[in-house]
Amino acid sequence: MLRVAVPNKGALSEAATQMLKESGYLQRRDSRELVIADAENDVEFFYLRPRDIAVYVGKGTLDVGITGRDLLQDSEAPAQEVMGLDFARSTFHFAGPKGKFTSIEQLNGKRIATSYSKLVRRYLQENNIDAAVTRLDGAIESSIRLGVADAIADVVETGNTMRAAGLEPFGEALMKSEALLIKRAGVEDRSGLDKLARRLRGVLIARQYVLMDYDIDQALLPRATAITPGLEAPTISPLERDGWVAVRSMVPRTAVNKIMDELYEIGARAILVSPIQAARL
Ligand SMILES: Nc1ncnc2c1ncn2[C@@H]1O[C@H](COP(=O)(O)OP(=O)(O)OP(=O)(O)O)[C@@H](O)[C@H]1O
Ligand SMILES: O=P(O)(O)OC[C@H]1O[C@H](OP(=O)(O)OP(=O)(O)O)[C@H](O)[C@@H]1O
Ligand SMILES: [Mg+2]
Repeated sequence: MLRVAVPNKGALSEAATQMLKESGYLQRRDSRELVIADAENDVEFFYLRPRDIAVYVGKGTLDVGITGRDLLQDSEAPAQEVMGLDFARSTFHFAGPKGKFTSIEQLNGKRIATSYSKLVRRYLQENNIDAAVTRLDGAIESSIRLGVADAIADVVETGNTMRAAGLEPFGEALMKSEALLIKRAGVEDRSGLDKLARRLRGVLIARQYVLMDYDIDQALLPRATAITPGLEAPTISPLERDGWVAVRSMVPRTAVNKIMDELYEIGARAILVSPIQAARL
C-alpha cells in the first residue's frame, strides 16, 4: 500500500484533500480522523501537521506527501519535489516597519522573527549577513510591535496581513512557494506513486485547460494551429462544407477569450469552448 501524508490543518489542508478527492481517492469525512485506508486504490492517507510531512517522508516512514516548498526547504529533510500542485502559491519575504528598511544589508546586527528559521538562516549566511534569528510559531507580523524583533521573514500571498500590521516587504523574495507532492530523496519510486502522480496531473490539466472546437478554411490551418497548438497537436476532422475543417485543441483556461478573438479575426467560426471533466495524458 502506498502511504501518503496529507496536511491535517492550515492553509494547505482543504485544497489538498479536495485535489485527492478529484483524483478519485477516498478522503476522511471527519477532521478528527488521523488515518484512512483506500483499499480499492491501494493507498493509505495519514493526516499530519504540514510541517512534519517532509520529516516523515524524508525518513521513509511514509512514501510521499503533500506540503509547501517553503516547509520542505525549511525542514532540511532528505525529501524532493515530485510535482507542483498549483495551490497555496506564496512568496517569502523580509519585511519591516514602513520606510525603515530598503535592502537586506541593513539587517546586519538586527533581530529577525520567523517561523522558517532554517530557511532564513541559510539565506542570511549565503548573503553574508549577520543577524539574530528567532523562531516563532505564527502571527509573526506582531513580533516587531511587541518588541522581540526589528524585522520579520514570512509568507506573503496578498500582502494584506503585512499591510494591516504596518509592515512592508523589502529586498528580493527569498523563495516562491506552492504546494508540492514530495518523496524521499534518492530512492527508487514506490509502486503506486506513478499512478498517484498521473491522477494528480489529470486534475491539474482539467483545472488549467479547456477544449476549444472551431471550423476554419483549410487554407488558414497553419495560422489557426499556431494560435492553438494544443498540448501535443490539435485534432483536425473533415467537414461537409468544401475546403473547411473542424479543429479541436486544448487551450489554457486563462487565455480562452484572447484565443477566441484571434481565431475569429483570422476567419474561424463556430468557436466552442467546453470544460475538461477529467484527463489522463
Ligand atoms: N495566505 C496564504 N496563501 C497561500 N499560501 C499560504 C498562506 N499561508 C500559508 N501558506 C502556505 O501554507 C503552508 C503553511 O502551512 P501551515 O499549515 O503552516 O499554514 P498555516 O495557515 O500557517 O497554518 P497554521 O497557521 O495553522 O500553522 C506554506 O507552504 C505556506 O507557503
Ligand atoms: O499575504 P496574505 O494574503 O495576508 O497572507 C499571508 C499570511 O497568511 C499566513 O498566515 P496565517 O493566517 O496562516 O496565520 P499564522 O501567521 O498564524 O500562521 C502567513 O503566515 C501570513 O501571515
Ligand atoms: Mg500560518
